[in-house]
Amino acid sequence: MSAVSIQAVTKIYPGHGRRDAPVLALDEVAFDIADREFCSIIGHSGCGKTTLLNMLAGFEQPTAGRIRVNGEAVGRPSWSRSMVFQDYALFPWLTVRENVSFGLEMKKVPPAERRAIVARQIRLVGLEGFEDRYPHQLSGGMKQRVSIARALSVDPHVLLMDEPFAALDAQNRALMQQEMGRLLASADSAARKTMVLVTHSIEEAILLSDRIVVLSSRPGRVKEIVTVDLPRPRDEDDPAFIALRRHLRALINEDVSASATAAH
Ligand SMILES: Nc1ncnc2c1ncn2[C@@H]1O[C@H](COP(=O)(O)OP(=O)(O)OP(=O)(O)O)[C@@H](O)[C@H]1O
Repeated sequence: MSAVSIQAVTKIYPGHGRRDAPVLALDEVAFDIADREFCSIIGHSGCGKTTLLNMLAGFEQPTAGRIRVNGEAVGRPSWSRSMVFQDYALFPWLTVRENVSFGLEMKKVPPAERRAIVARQIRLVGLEGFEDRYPHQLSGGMKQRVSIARALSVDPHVLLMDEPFAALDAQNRALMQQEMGRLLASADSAARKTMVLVTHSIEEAILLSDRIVVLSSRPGRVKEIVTVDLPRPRDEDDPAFIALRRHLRALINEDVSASATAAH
């Protein structure tokens, strides 16, 4: 059974009047994501990447079609589908430890088990020694690590990430991508989750993914699904990496030129 099954999903945002027509954001999108697979969704701006992720989380409902996670229809947001946001969404009044522990407290995990899970997640994201700091005392990269540790601590079936590194400066972004790549290459099963990443960065998608779903622009349809069969950690100078980047860039550029032609 696939961890995530997206079956003929269409999303129409209703309009609110003559000047605000309904938007067909996604049109019969269908693909599966295997257990523990890292799947990225890329495509031109406005192709419906965030809409799809929000439906996986249960923040939005499809207009037609079905989404199943671990065999169950996605209803309301749930612990089993954790989301990492671009702006971290940490509680500013809680320390690193308390932020990571928050979901476990809500789930009523006993204190001893909670402490062990929090310590493991903090170690996993390299934040040992920073447990008692507050978010405002951390860099952007560190905040995003807390956010990832918090999302993983509740042991979700699937980790959803919407442009998680986009707010970071180039250096921190590269560092986080490398660390995420290392996490994925590691044997620590606690880190191996089914992961879905929405990103604008083709390089980030190649660095991290097992498969990359390319959506066409407006309405979003599956244009191609590319398997990334490269050893980890990945090297951007590897000729196979470069060839894949060229292929993905061409797929996305095709769409940009098609929409530019349509607009004229
Ligand atoms: N709540 C909403 N109401 C109406 N239209 C919406 C809503 N949310 C998104 N849309 C429209 O749906 C389409 C897809 O938007 P979405 O944000 O999912 O795209 P995206 O690929 O994530 O874009 P970007 O890469 O720019 O973040 C766009 O045309 C957008 O304007």
